[in-house]
Amino acid sequence: MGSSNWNLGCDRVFLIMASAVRRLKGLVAATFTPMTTMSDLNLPVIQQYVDYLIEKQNVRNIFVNGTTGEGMSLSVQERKMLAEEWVKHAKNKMDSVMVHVGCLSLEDSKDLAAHAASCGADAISAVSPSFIKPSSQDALVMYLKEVAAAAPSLPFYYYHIPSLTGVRYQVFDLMGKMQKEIPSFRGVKFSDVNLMDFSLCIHNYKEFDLLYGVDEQLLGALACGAHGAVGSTYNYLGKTTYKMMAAFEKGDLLKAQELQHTIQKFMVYVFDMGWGLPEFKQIMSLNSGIDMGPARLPLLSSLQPEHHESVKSKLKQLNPL
Ligand SMILES: CC(=O)N[C@H](C=O)[C@@H](O)[C@H](O)[C@H](O)CO
Ligand SMILES: CC(=O)C(=O)O
Repeated sequence: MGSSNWNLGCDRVFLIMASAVRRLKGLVAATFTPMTTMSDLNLPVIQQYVDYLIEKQNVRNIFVNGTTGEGMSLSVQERKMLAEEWVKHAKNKMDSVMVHVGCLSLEDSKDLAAHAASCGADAISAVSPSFIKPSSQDALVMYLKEVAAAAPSLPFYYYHIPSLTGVRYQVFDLMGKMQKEIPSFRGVKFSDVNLMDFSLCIHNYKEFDLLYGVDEQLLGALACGAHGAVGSTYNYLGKTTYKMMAAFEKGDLLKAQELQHTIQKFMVYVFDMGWGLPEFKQIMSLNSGIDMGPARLPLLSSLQPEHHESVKSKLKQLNPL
């Protein structure tokens, strides 16, 4: 007993020291998973994808196998291959690679967490299971604790996305429990519109990274003190979003608002068309010139060739490459 307590203490000291020098800041692109026309993984384009994010979007952090990456639609084996490939190409080029390891099965999540550590990822993150949902907040934290313990040397981020998981516990109510129970707990990827909950987390848990995940209202989160942001649109609107963040930091609120509204206009166009993830994936192909392929079933895209030019020209206005 004594020795396991000592080990926990040791991990905690190590992590606190590590976090003192390294804090996740700025934009994190939630990567798409490149696929062939047959929906198999297309690993060879990942190197080009990493270079594109750095050179064209100025984005130096990635979140792999998340929602945008269709992580839940991939097999455990595919997720491992992707994690390895992203880490291999991002090492020494990017600041950090966070691998999402959330699954419906705790065993699969632990397996993926241990794998992420062994292949050199910088951090892991997990959503709550969403089909059979946690019985209580404590049960969720117990679950996350086991996932995090499978990769004790990696910072762990809880991924809060109630619109998809249906697990709606306020993060503020979970923070203290995660801090107490999970030695490697480092922060939250917060993909919800509830800015009061977000703000309460920031102000009461200052040592943790609170990364915002609703791209179209990031400015509101910046005003609450967001430390960074993780999202799908930073794949193609990274530069524009950085401009908005710079304006905000300089105190030029009018310019920041204008840039946020410009991004919102694009999102309104996309949402009015009824578009979502499969179309975002095509939008990424159109913008980057790197073929992302189709999304995997059960997703199907409704973006037709006649939309291509209009999407391209809207993006060009927003984020000239
Ligand atoms: C539901 C979903 O995929 N949310 C993403 C992050 O968590 C966001 O990055 C959105 O894709 C983005 O805000 C566009 O709505
Ligand atoms: C958008 C996001 O953060 C994700 O794809 O998981």
